[in-house]
Amino acid sequence: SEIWDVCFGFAKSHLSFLSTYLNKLHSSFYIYEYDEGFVRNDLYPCVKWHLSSLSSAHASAATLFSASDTSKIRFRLAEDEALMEMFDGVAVWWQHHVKRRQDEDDERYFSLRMRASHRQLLLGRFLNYVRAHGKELELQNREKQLYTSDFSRSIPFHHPATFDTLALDPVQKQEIVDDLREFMEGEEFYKRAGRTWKRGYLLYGPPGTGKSSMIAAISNFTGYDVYDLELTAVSNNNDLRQLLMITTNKSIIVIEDIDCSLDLSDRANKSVSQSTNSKEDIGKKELETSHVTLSGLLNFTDGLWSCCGSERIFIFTTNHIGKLDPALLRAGRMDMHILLSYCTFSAFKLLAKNYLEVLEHDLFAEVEREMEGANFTPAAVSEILIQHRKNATAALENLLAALKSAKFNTCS
Ligand SMILES: Nc1ncnc2c1ncn2[C@@H]1O[C@H](COP(=O)(O)OP(=O)(O)OP(=O)(O)O)[C@@H](O)[C@H]1O
Repeated sequence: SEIWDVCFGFAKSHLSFLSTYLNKLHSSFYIYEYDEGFVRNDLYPCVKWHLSSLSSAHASAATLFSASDTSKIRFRLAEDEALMEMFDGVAVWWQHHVKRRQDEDDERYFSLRMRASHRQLLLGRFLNYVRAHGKELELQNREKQLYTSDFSRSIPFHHPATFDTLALDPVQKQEIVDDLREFMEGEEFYKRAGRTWKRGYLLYGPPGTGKSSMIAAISNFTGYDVYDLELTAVSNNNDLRQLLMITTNKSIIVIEDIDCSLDLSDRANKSVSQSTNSKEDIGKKELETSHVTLSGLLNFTDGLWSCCGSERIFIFTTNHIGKLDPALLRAGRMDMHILLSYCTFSAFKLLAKNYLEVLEHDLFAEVEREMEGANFTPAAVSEILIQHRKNATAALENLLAALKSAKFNTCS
């Protein structure tokens, strides 16, 4: 048995020497989903998409899934599964790792292994290729997501509103579309000007004028995910910063009804009336448990931390612009203030086209006259049109009656 032990020890030391030697011949790289455990790594989704295109052909184990809204079946490299890829005649090996952790989300990463002698030749060029390829696939395939409150969960976002369905003044609509396009194509500009690649929109106007629909239209236009931030559920400025860090690039961060969500003046606001249940009062009541301050919010959008990602759009909405602190309205804070107001005749024509498939009608001239000064929201107009969508004349007659009665009530 002594001889056996000697032989075994000898083989073991040689095997370990061999494995160290082989390891030295190879270089390994790791691409974690989160860097340092909390900053999202942009390369990770690129690799995931890139590998999904290879998994279908080369992986011996892949997971398959199909989202409810699409007929496409997609592939993912299965856990612990490896595959080899050839790039410029040189082999590289990928592997997908998942580490289970107690009471925490799983840790996911990819390893990339190649011969050490190919490292210089491959690394920059290959990873640039993987990134570009992954991004392209992601844009073609990914669904926009809607993240709610603490951003830890998301659902596919399929809101049907687009700039074609939004009833807005055509000039105003064009301005917004041009601004978004310029922003999306502005990477070079923002770099040259030394500015963070982000844009802020303040949507204001009465309820039912299309603020939420506009957010959906912006998401559909840009293809960005939407993070719907419920400020009253965030306990302090520090948590707000943490949330900012988990948002992805190419995202829209929305705070609706900002005037109801926090004490915008940074002054203690404890005198909350208990007698009514209006949206504002509910917001103020919840505020008592939140320690997010106006300066915390401004830091979130403008401060040093706001540059930890890029290509992000901040959207705040309010029904009462007059209640906002001037610090929020100052030039450079929200880049564009967009007023969404009562229905105009041109906005009505778009609704008539979309709801009734009518471009012209004998009653249009009267609708135009009655709409003037009636303070009717697009939501109220669309409600009537949808009720009578099978009969355009009935829809317009009902609309006219409602407009006249609204005017009468305003005058009396
Ligand atoms: N400008 C608009 N163009 C087309 N549809 C509109 C427009 N405004 C409102 N609507 C219709 O009215 C409904 C309600 O509108 P929306 O929720 O976007 O308004 P809002 O301004 O966000 O209201 P609130 O301030 O109460 O949240 C929408 O689902 C949409 O069908």
